Order: sequence, then structure tokens, then C-alpha cells
Amino acid sequence: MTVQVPRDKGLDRTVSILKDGYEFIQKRVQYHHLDIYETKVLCEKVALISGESAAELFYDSELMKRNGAMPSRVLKTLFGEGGVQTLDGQAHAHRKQLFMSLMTPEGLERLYGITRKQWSEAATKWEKKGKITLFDEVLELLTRVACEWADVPLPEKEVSKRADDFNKMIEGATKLGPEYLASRRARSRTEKWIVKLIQDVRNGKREATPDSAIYRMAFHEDLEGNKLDEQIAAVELINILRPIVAISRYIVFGAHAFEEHPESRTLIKANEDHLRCFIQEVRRYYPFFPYLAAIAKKDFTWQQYDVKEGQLVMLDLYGTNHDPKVWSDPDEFRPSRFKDYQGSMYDLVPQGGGDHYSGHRCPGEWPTIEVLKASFSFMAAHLDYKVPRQDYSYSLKKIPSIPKSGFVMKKVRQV
Ligand code: HEM
Repeated sequence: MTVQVPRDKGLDRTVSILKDGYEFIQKRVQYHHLDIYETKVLCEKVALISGESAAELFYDSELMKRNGAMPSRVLKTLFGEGGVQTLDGQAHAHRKQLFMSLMTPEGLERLYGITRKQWSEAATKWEKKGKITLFDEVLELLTRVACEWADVPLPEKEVSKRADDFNKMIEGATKLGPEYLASRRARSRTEKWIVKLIQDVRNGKREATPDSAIYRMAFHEDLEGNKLDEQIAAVELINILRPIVAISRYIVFGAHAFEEHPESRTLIKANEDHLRCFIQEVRRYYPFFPYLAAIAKKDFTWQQYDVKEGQLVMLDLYGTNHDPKVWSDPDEFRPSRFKDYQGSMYDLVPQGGGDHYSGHRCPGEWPTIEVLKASFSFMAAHLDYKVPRQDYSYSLKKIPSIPKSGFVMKKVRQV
């Protein structure tokens, strides 16, 4: 027996996506106490799904594919065209291996070291300033980290411009009008810069270390033994650089958590395991990616509902991380919930779910954790600062979200 999926009647809900922000799916699904809800987005029938078993369905590659699922405005700003996000099957697995090959213990250790060094250098500069806005500073700090880790040259005079372009790409997909166009221009500028570097590495004008991201992207061969088109190699290298810069948002949310839960700083200083729990809770609790889209490869029935071949399916990431069926008091920030957390591949999904190698789960999960380890331990143990009056609240309506003030600090001292 199949049951009628609860659905929005008639109207297209594209505007609601913008209005309801992170709670767009959660609001609908939880109201009906079901894991699925049908609506219309950009005039297409869409199945909205949320929760652990929904994530398991979403990552079933027999039933779901990615090619064609991503709106073009997301490709033209955030992800770029022809990148790993849009591939399926063997082509995806082969390209994904390229990313995963960078995530070695040595590579991650190097990333930790670079991040610590950049924090220390940045803090020395902040000591000379009366006031800083953490978000702006960390965008630049992580642009330096990303480029150094990937072996991408970054002249000092370009740091602020490149950081700004990465941030515009991250923010652009949900913007309208001039801000959306500015995001597209930021992507074009960045691709042009990186294409030139890929060319230089390929023709030997620039040397790069063989285990660096720039070298791997420049010389990766596809399944037919051909090098990537230089534009796509650039898109993939930017798929390393841009998301490292995006970790700045988690760092600012971490500063928010330190302020709201001051005991966290002390606990982190005293206990390595608390640092791990704090990082997991920052990734679970704070908003980042709201949802993901895929296309049903065939007709199938899920939880008694019929999904049609070609139908768009959207997985609720924020709602799954806040699902009361999995997380007790999901709207409380409580790092200790991760003390004995065993978890599954589908319950904590800020960076997607399933398997890193065979599916689309974010290959940057370990680098993200490494950068956050280096950053939060530095902030807790070596950064003294005052937090002046400001509005550091954040909105669940704005995607991507960030504390409104950007988190202003004054009297910063390295200790
Ligand atoms: C702020 C931290 C990050 C967040 C919140 C995040 C989130 C995500 C999400 C939600 C996905 C989509 C998963 C899917 O489609 O199923 C993804 C994919 C991806 N992420 Fe991340 N990410 C972060 C950091 C990173 C880092 C540091 C890197 C690289 C060093 C990275 C590289 C990628 C790539 C290449 C993909 C596409 C994977 C694929 O399609 O197979 N991300 N990320």
C-alpha cells in the first residue's frame, strides 16, 4: 500500500526556501511527524526528506544520482562547472580518489602545523590593533593556510582580494541581483588565476611538490588516461582552497560558543577529548550547509511513499543534525553528548553522510577537524581578548549564516 505524501498545495515554494532558511525542510517534515514531504521548488515537484534513514536513502547510489541536480546558480558561484560534485558512478569514484589521496596523516599533520603558525602570526598583528572583526581576519588567515597547504603562491598584496573572492563564492548562491553577479565575477577571477597556475605547473614554469593539491590537480588523469581540462583542474583546486576558507565560519561560531559557554575554554585547555567533543558539537549545532539535492534514478517506494524517476529529492542536513529522534535536546549546545557517541554514517551530517570514497560525503571532513583543532586549541589556550558590546546573534533565515557583527574582539593578546 502506498500513502499520500503530505504536500504543499499548488504554490511554488521557491520563495519559502529563502524565507524559511535552514528550517525550510524541518518545519514541514516535523509538523507532519514524517520523514518526507512533497513540495514544488523552481516549478519542479520535490521530495523533501529529513533524518538518519533519509540520509541513508539519499546516499544510496543505486537510487540517486547527482548529475543535473544542482541548480546552475550554485555551479556558477559556489562549486564551479564540471567538478566532482556533479559526477556519478565510476567517473565520480575516480575523481573522488584524487581528493582523498590528499587526506593522508602526513598531509593532515602539515595542515595542522600551517594553521597553528598562521594563528600565531595573525595574533601578533592583532595585538597591535585596538579592535578586530574575527570573521574578516580568519577569512584571510585561512586563505593563507589554504594556499600554503595546496602549494599555491599567494603574494602578500593579494591576500585580502583572494579572501574576499572566496567568501563571495561561498555566499553567492543564495544572493540575488548585484550580489549574485559579484559572486559570479569572483568565481571567474579566481578560475582565471588558478588556470594560469595550473598551466605554469604543467609546463614546468612553476615547480610544485608532488604531494600538493596543485600538483595532483595539474597531473591527474581521467579513466581514459587524459589530463583534466585546465578549467576543470582549476575548479577542482578551488574545491580544495574555497572550503578551507569556509571553515572560518565554524571558527567564528566557535568563538560564539566560547562566549555563551565560557566553561568550554577551560575544559578544552584541560582535556584533549573535550576539544574533540567541542568540535563535533560546533559542526552539529551551528548552521552551515542547509540541504543537498539529488535526482531519483528510478521509481521506488520509500517509507510507503512513491518517488518517481527523475524527481528531485532534497536532504535536510541542518534538520538531521537537529533531529530529536537522534539527538536529545537538539537545540542545546552540549559538547558532552559526543563523549561516548558511537554514531552512524548518517546521523551527524554537516558535511554530508555515507562513505567518503564511494559517495559524495565531503572529503574535507578530516581537514576541517584538523583546522578546527589547531584553531580552537589556540584560541582557548593562547588568545586572550575582550568581547565588546555587539550583536553577535545569528539568523537561521540567512544562508549561509554567521554572527551578525562578525564577532568583534578587542585588546587581543597572545599568551
Ligand atoms: C566548513 C567546512 C565544510 C563544510 C561545512 C563542508 C560541507 C560539505 C557538504 C555538505 C558537501 C556535500 C556532500 C554531498 O554532496 O553529499 C561537501 C562536499 C565536498 N567538500 Fe566539503 N565541507 C567543508 C570543508 C571542506 C574542505 C576543507 C574541503 C577540501 C579540503 C572540502 C571539499 C569538498 C569537496 C571536493 C566536496 C565534493 C565531494 C563529492 O561530491 O564527492 N570541503 N562538503
